[in-house]
Amino acid sequence: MITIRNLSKQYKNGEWALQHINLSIENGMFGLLGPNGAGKTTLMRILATLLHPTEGDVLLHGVPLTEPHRVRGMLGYLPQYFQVYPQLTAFEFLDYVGVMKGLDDKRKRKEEIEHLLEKVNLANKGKSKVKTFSGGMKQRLGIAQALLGSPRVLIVDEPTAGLDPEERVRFRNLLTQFSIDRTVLLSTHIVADIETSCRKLAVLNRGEVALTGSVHELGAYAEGSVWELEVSEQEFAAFSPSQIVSTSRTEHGIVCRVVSASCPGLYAAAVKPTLEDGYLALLGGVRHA
Ligand SMILES: Nc1ncnc2c1ncn2[C@@H]1O[C@H](COP(=O)(O)OP(=O)(O)OP(=O)(O)O)[C@@H](O)[C@H]1O
Repeated sequence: MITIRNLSKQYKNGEWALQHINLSIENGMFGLLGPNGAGKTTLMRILATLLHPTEGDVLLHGVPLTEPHRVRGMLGYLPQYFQVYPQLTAFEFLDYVGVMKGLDDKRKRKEEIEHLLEKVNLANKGKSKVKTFSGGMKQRLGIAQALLGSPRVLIVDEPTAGLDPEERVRFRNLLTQFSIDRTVLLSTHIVADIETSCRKLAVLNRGEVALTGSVHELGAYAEGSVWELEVSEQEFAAFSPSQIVSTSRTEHGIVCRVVSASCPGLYAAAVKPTLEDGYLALLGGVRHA
């Protein structure tokens, strides 16, 4: 359980990256969704005790950030730009992280590393140098290092950016498995990452919580505001790009899916919103009257 109360962060250049964030994050997987620059990494770094908040406080299972050693003892963190020493093998790297985490019993550490390598589908890669790994394999190694020591809270910052679709699905499934008995906070700007794996989410925009609730509630935000219609190329050019969710070409023109508070054309048909529609409507300030 993570409790965030009235959290704000101002950087030295005067920029407020977070303003008055209040969130209660329970066990299971929680999605933190937001566009670039929304403040996700700033929030994650604060929770990981790498950055001090300007105002407000946070409790991880009742422990405040002002006790960083206790917080770190229950926390696993996969940063956005995860770096690994390329010359180390996967096992050597995890062994090094394990020592850093204070896992002093060599035999138990070896057992845990072997178990984790198996969990993240790298069991046959323990002796391979990390420099030979693909992006997806590195991310899976990253989640293994975060899970060393069995932390109760796992914080994962944009882990699927740059992965191909197959690896992305695989990585999501892994996180879902790991969220069964712990709190997993997943930050992403990819709506599909949240859709299948998280029951609860928050949308962060310009440093503020724009919405918190269930995946269903985010989709429902666009109820009555999503339309499909076929238009000519000239009519298409009149739409604001931020309104258009998707397009497909036909013999006569372009079929568009549009998020708009009012009906965008005579032949537009209202359609059921997806999670992505809800997200775009929320960020675009669109709401059906
Ligand atoms: N060290 C810093 N000094 C000043 N401003 C910063 C610093 N780090 C981030 N910011 C600003 O704070 C805001 C939030 O940035 P942050 O990286 O937390 O967002 P984000 O949601 O993680 O975005 P992205 O997905 O692009 O990583 C942005 O406007 C960014 O420019």
